[in-house]
Amino acid sequence: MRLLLPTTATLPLFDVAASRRIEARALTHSPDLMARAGLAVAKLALALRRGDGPVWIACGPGNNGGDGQVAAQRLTEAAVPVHVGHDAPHRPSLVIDALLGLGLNRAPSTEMQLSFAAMAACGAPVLAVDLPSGLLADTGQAAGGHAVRADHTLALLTLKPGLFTGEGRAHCGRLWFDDLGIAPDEAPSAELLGPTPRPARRATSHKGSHGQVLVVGGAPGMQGAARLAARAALACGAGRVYVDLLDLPADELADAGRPELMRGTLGELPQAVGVVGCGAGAAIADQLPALLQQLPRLVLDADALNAVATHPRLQDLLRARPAGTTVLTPHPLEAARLLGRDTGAVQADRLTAARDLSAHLNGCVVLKGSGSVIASAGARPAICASGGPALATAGSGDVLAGWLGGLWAQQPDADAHTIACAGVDAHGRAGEVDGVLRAGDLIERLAALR
Ligand SMILES: NC(=O)C1=CN([C@@H]2O[C@H](COP(=O)(O)OP(=O)(O)OC[C@H]3O[C@@H](n4cnc5c(N)ncnc54)[C@H](O)[C@@H]3O)[C@@H](O)[C@H]2O)[C@@H](O)CC1
Repeated sequence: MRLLLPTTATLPLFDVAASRRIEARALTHSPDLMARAGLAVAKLALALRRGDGPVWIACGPGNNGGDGQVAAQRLTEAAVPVHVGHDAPHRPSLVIDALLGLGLNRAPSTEMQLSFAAMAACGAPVLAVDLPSGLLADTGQAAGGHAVRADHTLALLTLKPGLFTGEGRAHCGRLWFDDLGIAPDEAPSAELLGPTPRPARRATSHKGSHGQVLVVGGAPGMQGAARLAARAALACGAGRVYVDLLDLPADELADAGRPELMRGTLGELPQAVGVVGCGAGAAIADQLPALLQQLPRLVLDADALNAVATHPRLQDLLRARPAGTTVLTPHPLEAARLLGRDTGAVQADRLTAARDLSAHLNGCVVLKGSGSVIASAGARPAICASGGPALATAGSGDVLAGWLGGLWAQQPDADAHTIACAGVDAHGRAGEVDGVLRAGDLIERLAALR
């Protein structure tokens, strides 16, 4: 058993169907899985318990409840008082939520919701077995809007996507994992991103070795967005970073606070990585046809995505680009516009939405939000577990787009999916601070990552 986050390596994720298959095969040679699971729960409970009160174990009708029953036996053997039932005992030292796990198939009943409320109100830390009850393992959504908010979750046998995306992070608390001694024997459904080292810099390299980025955006009043993207690309290590602001007098500096940044245009920089759309407004629609047809690698963000959503011709041009050459970084509302769905439908199943959008537009899609999803045709989808609410701040998306451009400039042979996975995870890690992070400070934190 181990604490899972932050991850030190990329880890396999298995959806409900895959977890069931793995479990069924494992049971043929290891019939004592529930005994192992219950023991792991009891061990963690001993470590998490606060005070001498009883451990309240709420057990449901299935094997999740079975895990809870085994944990109750083990704790009793260890002379720990336990209370098994759906109502809270007096002053519990810990709650073990073993009501519903992988078998959740409908919204929790009113009776179950009362147990959820009692867990929240009793004052003891809550340890969820496998999944917080009510959380859908494949999507990270609370069934019917009701799920336990745990302080700790011990995932068993496999890691499920819903622990990490959608509402998962908000419901799981600190995540622990015990594989019960079983090595998964099939390909993962998705993967959880681990850290990727920054591109190496040869001792003999010069700025021409590290590529060019062209940031196109920054309509009047929104030039800060394009400048943040450009600063991020520069901090990432791109050799030369140019900005083409949509409405800036010819003699004005690209960015008075960053003299390293230069003005440039598509005509002058046909091999640059394009970072397009940050603060661009509707005017970017006129520039996009040439950018889509000419730049070999493109990161499309914000208003570029909105333009694509409203102009079918831009969608056709996007689809015509070679595979692996475009990253799209929509937040859920932008993804919803691109898919012609509402935001709720996107959030209800973020993995599927990202995959659908990737297939629809022939690009690598980074669906932003808690547990960003990265999806590309022919690649296993990835979920980013790094990051947190400090990133919910103006400009953090511009910084991500610029950072992706900076990474790609330095790794011209990498495909869009590889760049997106590396950049999204780094962005998340840099954003793991208490409170709020200003986008400018986020760039400094990214630059300091190894
Ligand atoms: N079978 C095994 O060997 C192992 C099972 N494990 C545990 O078993 C769990 C999966 O067990 P199950 O497949 O029995 O599934 P669950 O224990 O999650 O529950 C399934 C039962 O709950 C009912 N149910 C579903 N949604 C409900 C709702 N909203 N309100 C009320 N009842 C609802 C179902 O009708 C079914 O009776 C895992 O999450 C894990 O905790 C682990 O111990 C690993 C090993």
